[in-house]
Amino acid sequence: MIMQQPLLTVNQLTHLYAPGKGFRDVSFALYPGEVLGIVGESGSGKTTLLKALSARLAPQQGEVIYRGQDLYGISESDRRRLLRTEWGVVHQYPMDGLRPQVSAGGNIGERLMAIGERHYGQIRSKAGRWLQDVEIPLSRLDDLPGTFSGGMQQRLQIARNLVTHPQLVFMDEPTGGLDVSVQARLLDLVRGLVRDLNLALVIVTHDLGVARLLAHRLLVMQQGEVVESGLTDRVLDDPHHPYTQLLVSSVLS
Ligand SMILES: Nc1ncnc2c1ncn2[C@@H]1O[C@H](COP(=O)(O)OP(=O)(O)OP(=O)(O)O)[C@@H](O)[C@H]1O
Repeated sequence: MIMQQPLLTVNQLTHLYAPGKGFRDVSFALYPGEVLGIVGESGSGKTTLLKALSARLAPQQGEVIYRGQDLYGISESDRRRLLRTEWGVVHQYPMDGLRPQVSAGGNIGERLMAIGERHYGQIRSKAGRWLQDVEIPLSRLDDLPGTFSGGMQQRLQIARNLVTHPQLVFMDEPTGGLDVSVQARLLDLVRGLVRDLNLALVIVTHDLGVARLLAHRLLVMQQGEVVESGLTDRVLDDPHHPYTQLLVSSVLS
């Protein structure tokens, strides 16, 4: 049997703005195709941790190893290249991850150009296919993202990130600002893409329903510390830590 190597190995990672603000001593391994959910209430450090994992915030201590390389040991330009090519980052507010002055097709096509595609016709037709894959009509290919609804913008941001078939995607509350019915469709879409593209995904959410639907494993954070981790069903159905028990019971009540 061939043992798979982890895609990402995180060792004792710490970044604290002040005591209890940020995160400390986080360790885990993420394997190809695996979805890790980071849950916890507002202010528990989820977004700060996601930034450090995704090459956007140098940690004060510890290391993030991606395919054998120390993420913060490589050059800034190599980290930026990773973010444009092998990785994707989906922000909570879609316009944070889109270029407002560039058409929908251009937003998707730009990522293809970052991995070396040069043929305009092929880039345009691939962008069009992705637009339709995320349920945006092809007729909107030349429109600016600012003319889209919040749900469409989020789907466009996902298309922009996934068109290059990244190995690893980070999502921060991707359904946060959306209506419940729009959320459900978006979650279905993400679940399908994760499965079809065999994506490894780290997703931050305060919504345990989202975590249940998408994540194989969970980290539960409280005031910057991981207080519990394990398989999603085990953590949510049989929470061991009092804080997890409180989170789960507050959803049920
Ligand atoms: N740049 C910063 N400088 C100082 N403190 C910060 C900074 N960014 C975040 N914090 C603080 O660190 C703590 C953790 O913030 P973080 O955004 O990571 O939490 P979160 O779990 O993602 O919360 P939310 O769900 O509300 O986004 C908070 O107390 C926040 O006020």
